This record gives sequence, C-alpha cells and structure tokens, in this order.
Amino acid sequence: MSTAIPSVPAATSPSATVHIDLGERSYDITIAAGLLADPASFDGLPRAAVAVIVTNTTVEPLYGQRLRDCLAGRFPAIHTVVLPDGEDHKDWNTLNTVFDALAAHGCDRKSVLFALGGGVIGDMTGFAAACFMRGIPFVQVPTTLLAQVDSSVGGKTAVNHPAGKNLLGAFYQPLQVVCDLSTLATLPPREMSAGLAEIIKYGPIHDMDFLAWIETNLEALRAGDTAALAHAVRRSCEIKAEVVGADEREAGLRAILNFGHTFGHAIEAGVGFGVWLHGEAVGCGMVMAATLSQRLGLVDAAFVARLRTLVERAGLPVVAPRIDAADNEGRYLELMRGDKKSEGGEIRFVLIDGPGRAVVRPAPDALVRSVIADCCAAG
Ligand SMILES: NC(=O)c1ccc[n+]([C@@H]2O[C@H](COP(=O)([O-])OP(=O)(O)OC[C@H]3O[C@@H](n4cnc5c(N)ncnc54)[C@H](O)[C@@H]3O)[C@@H](O)[C@H]2O)c1
Ligand SMILES: O=C(O)C(=O)C[C@@H](O)[C@H](O)[C@H](O)COP(=O)(O)O
Ligand SMILES: [Zn+2]
Repeated sequence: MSTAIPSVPAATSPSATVHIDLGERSYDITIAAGLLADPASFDGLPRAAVAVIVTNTTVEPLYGQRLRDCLAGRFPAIHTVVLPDGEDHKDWNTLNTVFDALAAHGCDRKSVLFALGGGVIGDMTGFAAACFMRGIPFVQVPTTLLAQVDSSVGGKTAVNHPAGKNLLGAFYQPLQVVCDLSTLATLPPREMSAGLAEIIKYGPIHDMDFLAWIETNLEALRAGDTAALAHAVRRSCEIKAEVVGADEREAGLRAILNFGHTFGHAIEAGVGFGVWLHGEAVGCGMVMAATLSQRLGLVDAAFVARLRTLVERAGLPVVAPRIDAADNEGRYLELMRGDKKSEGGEIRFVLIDGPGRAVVRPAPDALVRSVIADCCAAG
C-alpha cells in the first residue's frame, strides 16, 4: 500500500544550500554530513589574521580540532575560548569572559568568531560579535538539532537575565551557517527531542504538509536517519529564511516563530534556567498556546489533540510544571507580561487561527488562567 507522503521525499538530497535574503545582505546555510571534514566548507569567508572559536566544555573535545583543521589554511592565528556548558551560563558574566579573551588575543575588526555548539553558544557568540568593537564578523557552526533548524539562522543573539529569557541581545546576522549533520550522531536523545520541538513548530504556523511529513518520519528522525534529518533541517531553514527575509527585526510576521515561546519562556524562567530544556518548554508551550487558541474558537479540539500527540511522540513533556506554590497562574502571568512581544503590560500570544496559519493577539486573563490551570501538573 502506498501512502500520500513518502517516508523520505525522493527529492531530498543529502546536501543542500538554503539562501537567506535580507535585502542589503544575504548568506548561505549549507547542510550536509561531513562539512567539518572539508576546509572547502568555509571557502566563502574573508581571510583575516585571527579567528576565535567559541565553544563549550562538551563540544570542544568532540569537534574543536576538526574545526581548527578546517580553518588552519585560512587564518594564521586560531584561538579557542571554552565556556562552561549550560543554559544557566548564558548570562552577562559568561559573555564578559568572551570579551576578555577577544581583547587578550588582540582581536581587531577583521577578526572572525566561530560559534561551535548549540543554541546557547550560538546566541552568546553572536551577541559577543555584535558588541565587540561595535561589530565583528561571525560564523555559525551549529552542532545540535535545535541550532541547525532554528537558532543559527536569522540573527537573534542574546543572553538571559534573572528577570527574563533573552532579555539582553541584538539582531546581528552571521556571515555563513555551516550545518554538519554528522555532528548530530553524538547528541543525547533528550537534546534530539528538544530540537524536534522547534521543527514541529514550523507546521502549525506555516506548513501543514511539513507537519504531516514529520508525523510520518518521526521515528527516523529520532533514530538519527541522515536523509530524514537532512530534509527536516533543510525545510526548517527554508521556512525560517522566508519569514526572517520578510521581517528581519520582528516588526510583525517574524513573531510567528515565537509560537509556544510565551508560555515556554515562562516555564524556563519559572523553574530556573537549565532545568527544562528550551525545546522541552517550547513543546509544552505549543500545547498550551494551541489550547488557548481552541478556547478562543480559532481551532478545534482535534487540532490540539493532533499537536499534543506529536509533541508527546517526540519525547517531550506535555504537562506544564507548577512554578509557584502559592499563586501558580499569577506567576505565569507575571513572567509572560515581561515577554518581548508584550505591549503596555498586555501579553500578546502567538495563536493558531487555522491549520498552518498563526496570528499574534492578546487574550483575556481569565481564559489564560484557565489554560494554565488545566495544562499544569496537579498541585
Ligand atoms: N537565536 C535564535 O533564534 C534561537 C532559536 C531557538 C533557540 N535559541 C536558544 O538556543 C538555546 C538552546 O539551544 P540548544 O538546544 O542547542 O541547547 P545547548 O546549546 O545548551 O546544547 C544542548 C546540549 O548539547 C551539547 N551539545 C552540543 N552539540 C553536541 C553534539 N554534537 N554532541 C553532543 N553534545 C552536544 C551542549 O554542550 C549542551 O549540553 C536556548 O538558549 C534558546 O533560547 C535561540
Ligand atoms: O527567530 C525567532 O524569531 C524566534 O523567535 C525563534 C525562537 O525559537 C527562539 O527561541 C528565539 O530566541 C526567541 O526569541 P525571543 O525574542 O522570544 O527571545
Ligand atoms: Zn525557540
């Protein structure tokens, strides 16, 4: 029996280049297994005296030398800055240690930074590049699924603040994004699941055919099948490039990429950064946002159930944590009022108003409270 959606589309090539066009600037996202074994992967880059690789204690022993070997013929001096691992280190203090290293290594405006790691390293390196000498070039070399399908593309860079997720940051684009799919072979299953959350996100907000493809290919993706991963990374980057190309600085459309994040960021901050992975919080946040969409009459119960089932199948939590023993709903609302999409203290949610279509709008507090109460673990 044949199905309408093949398990991996015949057109999927093991390698692809996605172009992101931002008007005055543009860059390529190259996707293939083995890019870190080939110096030609970095052929488009300018030559400079100094390159600095920013990575962490987990990724450096896995891929640091491969990247240094790739860059050796291009940069006379290559330095490596190894940061502590974890979302709880995505902060101003750790960022400051990057500035210290750039100054100590005599970096100038032509020096090139390389972000080698997941989204935490990518966001911090990008922000460091945006700030140092008012802006130096940087390259994204994402090594997690989440970073390859989302964080390395589009130029949002940031660190966290105790008052909120990604509160300090800049829009600052990389020169190039190099996604070596073979790095995903060492990624723990929990981190693969976290990446799947951001892949699933692209379905409800933009492409229901892609959602159906993910449903069919979920086991292959979780097993690390290269052809399936190549398609998921390519399609995710295509959608993100299209959205960011239309609205680089989130004046409007780009906010749809925040589906699941209003609730999700409240979860991350509420339980403490690093306790729930970003992708876990986004997965659960998407179920909460879809539930709110249903209660506003925008989608039906079957849509919410379909999304919830997929999030659960991806190995992600679908029951939200309690974040305050005395006033759980109040604490969620308080954290969400500090979200970057809020206006005048009014929370604006990314909601689904039809399969494959998102809208950004406020919702009555009482309704939001009912969603939090029903989606959270029992007290
Ligand atoms: N800028 C954006 O548009 C954007 C988009 C989505 C998420 N983010 C941010 O990205 C961060 C989450 O990124 P993440 O999920 O990649 O988390 P992460 O950067 O913490 O990486 C996850 C874990 O995997 C390890 N790791 C990385 N590559 C590995 C590999 N190949 N093999 C084995 N282990 C590896 C890391 O050391 C870390 O322990 C959050 O801070 C989130 O806010 C930013
Ligand atoms: O690129 C975007 O735009 C996104 O919103 C992608 C999100 O997945 C990502 O987590 C982003 O960092 C969230 O940004 P924020 O502005 O809500 O902090
Ligand atoms: Zn995200």
